[in-house]
Amino acid sequence: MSQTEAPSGKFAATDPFALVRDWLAEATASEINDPNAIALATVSPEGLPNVRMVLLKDIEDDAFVFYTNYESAKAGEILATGKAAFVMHWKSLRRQVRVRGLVEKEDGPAADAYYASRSLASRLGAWASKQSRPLKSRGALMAEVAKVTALKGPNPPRPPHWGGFRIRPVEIEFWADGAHRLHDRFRWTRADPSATEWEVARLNP
Ligand SMILES: Cc1cc2nc3c(=O)[nH]c(=O)nc-3n(C[C@H](O)[C@H](O)[C@H](O)COP(=O)(O)O)c2cc1C
Ligand code: PXP
Repeated sequence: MSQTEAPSGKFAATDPFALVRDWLAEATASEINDPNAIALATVSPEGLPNVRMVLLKDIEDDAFVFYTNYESAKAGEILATGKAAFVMHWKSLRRQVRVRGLVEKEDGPAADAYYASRSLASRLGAWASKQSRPLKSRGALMAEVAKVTALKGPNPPRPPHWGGFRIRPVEIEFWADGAHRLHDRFRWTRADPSATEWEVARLNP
């Protein structure tokens, strides 16, 4: 049981995923681009953190999904540790959402459907790019694109090295800017990603 007051106003919710969806919808109306951009943090097996932007493509009832190359640096770190965190920051709203959790692959029908929804050029690009590995030249990449275009045709299947990751959170924090740096913060936590009960606490700014 939390020792702090319950969230109200823009923080009011019974379900943190619904609240992320609501805040993202507001940001979609006010951000200049990529309101679904997240800074995704991973950690190497030696404990060295790493962070980069990706696009959040789905907010499910109980998880967050993004898509990438399974042979990339981020994928290597996720597959080694099973963990990730991300932050979304919307300058137009002066708000952020922070998420920490356990990660699993989404390489089934949802990944196939998402891949199929992308432009043909992006689908072929996913075949051509050996993401995160050294590239001899831009020309070599374009030659690879031409090669896979000829090879895969107009309806390429999803590459086995490309798909989704599903982040199943144990912690979601909502933050909104306050006057004089006296921000509002509410942190939702649960014991593990299969727990349905969340504890919510107001935090000091
Ligand atoms: C706004 C933005 C969105 C991006 N979205 C993705 C994405 O959804 N998936 C992806 O693989 N890379 C995305 N990238 C590229 C990544 O930031 C990164 O360069 C790439 O995934 C390689 O990261 P890694 O070497 O740490 O694996 C995005 C970059 C930016 C700036
Ligand atoms: C390399 C890469 N893969 C995937 C994505 C996800 O976005 P989309 O599926 O819309 O191309 C991005 C977005 O920048 C990207 O840069």
